[in-house]
Amino acid sequence: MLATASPHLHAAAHRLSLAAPARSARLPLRRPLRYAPLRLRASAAAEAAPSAKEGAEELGFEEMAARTTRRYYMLGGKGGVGKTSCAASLAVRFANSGHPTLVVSTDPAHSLSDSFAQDLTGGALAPVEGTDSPLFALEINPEKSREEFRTINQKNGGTGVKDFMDGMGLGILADQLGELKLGELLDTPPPGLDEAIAISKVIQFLEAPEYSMFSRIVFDTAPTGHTLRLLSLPDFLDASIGKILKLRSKIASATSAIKSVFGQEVQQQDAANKLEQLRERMVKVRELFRDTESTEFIIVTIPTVMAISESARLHSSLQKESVPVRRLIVNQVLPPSSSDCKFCAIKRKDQTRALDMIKNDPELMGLNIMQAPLVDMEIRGVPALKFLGDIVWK
Ligand SMILES: Nc1ncnc2c1ncn2[C@@H]1O[C@H](COP(=O)(O)OP(=O)(O)OP(=O)(O)O)[C@@H](O)[C@H]1O
Repeated sequence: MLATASPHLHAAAHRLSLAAPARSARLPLRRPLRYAPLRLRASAAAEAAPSAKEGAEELGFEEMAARTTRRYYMLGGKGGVGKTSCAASLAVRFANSGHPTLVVSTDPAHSLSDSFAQDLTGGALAPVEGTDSPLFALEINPEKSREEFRTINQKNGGTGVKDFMDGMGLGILADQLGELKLGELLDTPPPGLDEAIAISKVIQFLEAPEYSMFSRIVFDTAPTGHTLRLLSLPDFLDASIGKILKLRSKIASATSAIKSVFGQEVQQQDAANKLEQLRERMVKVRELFRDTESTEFIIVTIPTVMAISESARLHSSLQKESVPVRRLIVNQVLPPSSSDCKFCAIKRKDQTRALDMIKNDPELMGLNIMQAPLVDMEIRGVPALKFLGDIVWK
């Protein structure tokens, strides 16, 4: 149906699907040719779907690529709106404009491998083939990342900090600890914790010398709910861990005799160190999210009332948390057509109404709005992501 609505894009999509990575695997020598037709397609689609707002130049891609110092871009929004496609296309765009780039998925349901049509799983840096400058991907394994938490928990007796304290005959203090809810946190991590630990893991990685080459880091984050919880989580953990560490030092002298009997001293110190380490990283996560110099959160949405309402709420929460947001991507906008079928005509009307809603929404109207067209194909592989990236990131 969309094929009739967008002959340019359909033709482009057809050629694009022919240029899928599977073919390049068979004919590696032909790989450079993949880029030539894509340039034509990108410009055809760019004509078909002009971007939204005046003044877009000052917040265009040039500004995003300008400085050589490291910058972080976090893409987030409602589930299924195209966060991964937009994040991956931005990463490809950066890598093709000379920035060694790292794209990280902190969404527990990873789709970077699907998006790049390459196996990037395994929780380690994986090179993405087909870009001019180096592009690496990292899918953080939430299970592995949570190991650290589990270890702390197990070292404290396997059933949580509170039980451990109970076991040490420190009932009153155990009650105080119960109030801190840290034991509960360790036993059943709340949603958003995986994301927090994943990002803190990335921060830990980024401090390592082998990561210093990356000048652009793009995060493909989990859907809105997780992101919002993530924002408040560092504060919560910082406070909770801070309190537990203070409490621990208070009881240290009182328990030294018991500890030496049960041989728990070393283990407890270990756990305390890990908690302290985690707390420090959480503080860094919080700082990173709020650093206007180096970080920007980009909201991705689609032109539907539900997605826009959620984007407005997300923007409001991000603002409350002082997270810098300047851009909104409206993905999957129907490209112009002179011959809409009935379905497309209704859909277009709906989308126009939704786009008007953005223009009049007090939360969203101040953002630089960028439109990405709905293409009649699945966006998979570097050539397809380059195609999308050249349209969106102008
Ligand atoms: N502009 C577009 N035109 C056509 N298809 C698109 C477009 N953007 C995204 N898609 C398709 O929509 C699907 C979902 O996209 P994507 O995985 O990027 O969304 P997501 O927001 O990351 O999803 P999740 O919340 O599940 O992580 C994919 O099949 C992708 O190819």
